[in-house]
Amino acid sequence: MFQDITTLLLDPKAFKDTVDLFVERYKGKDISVVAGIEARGFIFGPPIALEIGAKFVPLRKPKKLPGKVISEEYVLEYGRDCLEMHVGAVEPGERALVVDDLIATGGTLCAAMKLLERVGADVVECACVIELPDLKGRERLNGKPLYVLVESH
Ligand SMILES: O=P(O)(O)OC[C@H]1O[C@H](OP(=O)(O)OP(=O)(O)O)[C@H](O)[C@@H]1O
Ligand SMILES: Nc1ncnc2[nH]cnc12
Repeated sequence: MFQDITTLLLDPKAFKDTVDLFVERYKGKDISVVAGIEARGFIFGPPIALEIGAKFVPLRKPKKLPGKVISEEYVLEYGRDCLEMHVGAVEPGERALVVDDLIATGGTLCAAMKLLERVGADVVECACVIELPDLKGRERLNGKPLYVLVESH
C-alpha cells in the first residue's frame, strides 16, 4: 500500500507532535548535522534541525545540487536511483542524523549513510515516520539504529 504523509501535514497539531517526538529523542545528543533525503525528508528534517541546533544538509536526486558533489547509486523496489551531497557540507567527525519519511527496502537510507560515512561523519541514527517492516529494510542498515514512529503492515 502506498503510504502518504501529506494527510498528516494537513493537521498542524499532528505535524508538530511528529516533529516534537524526534526533537525530544535527539536534543542534547550532540548532533551537528541533520541530513534530509529528497523529497519527503525535506519536510521533516529542517524543523528537527532547527530545534536541536544542527545544520541541515539536503541529500538530493542527481543533477540538482549546484556545487561539487559525491554520489551513491542504490536499488529501489522498481529500478535504480542516486543520491548526491555537496562536497564540504559535512566535515569528518561530525555526528549526523539521517531523516526521511519512510523506510521500505532500506536502499535509500543505505545510500544516504554511505555518503555521510564516505566524508568521515558518524551516523548516529536514521529516523523515519513510517516503516514497512514486511520489506525488511532495517536488515540492510548494517546494524545502524533506526527509529520509527509507525510500523505499517
Ligand atoms: O526504503 P526504500 O525502498 O529505499 O524506499 C524509501 C524511499 O522511497 C520514497 O522516496 P522515492 O524514492 O519515492 O522518492 P521521491 O520522494 O523523491 O519521489 C520514500 O520517501 C523514501 O525516500
Ligand atoms: N509503500 C510506499 N509508500 C510510500 N512511499 C514508498 N516508497 C517506497 N515504498 C513506498
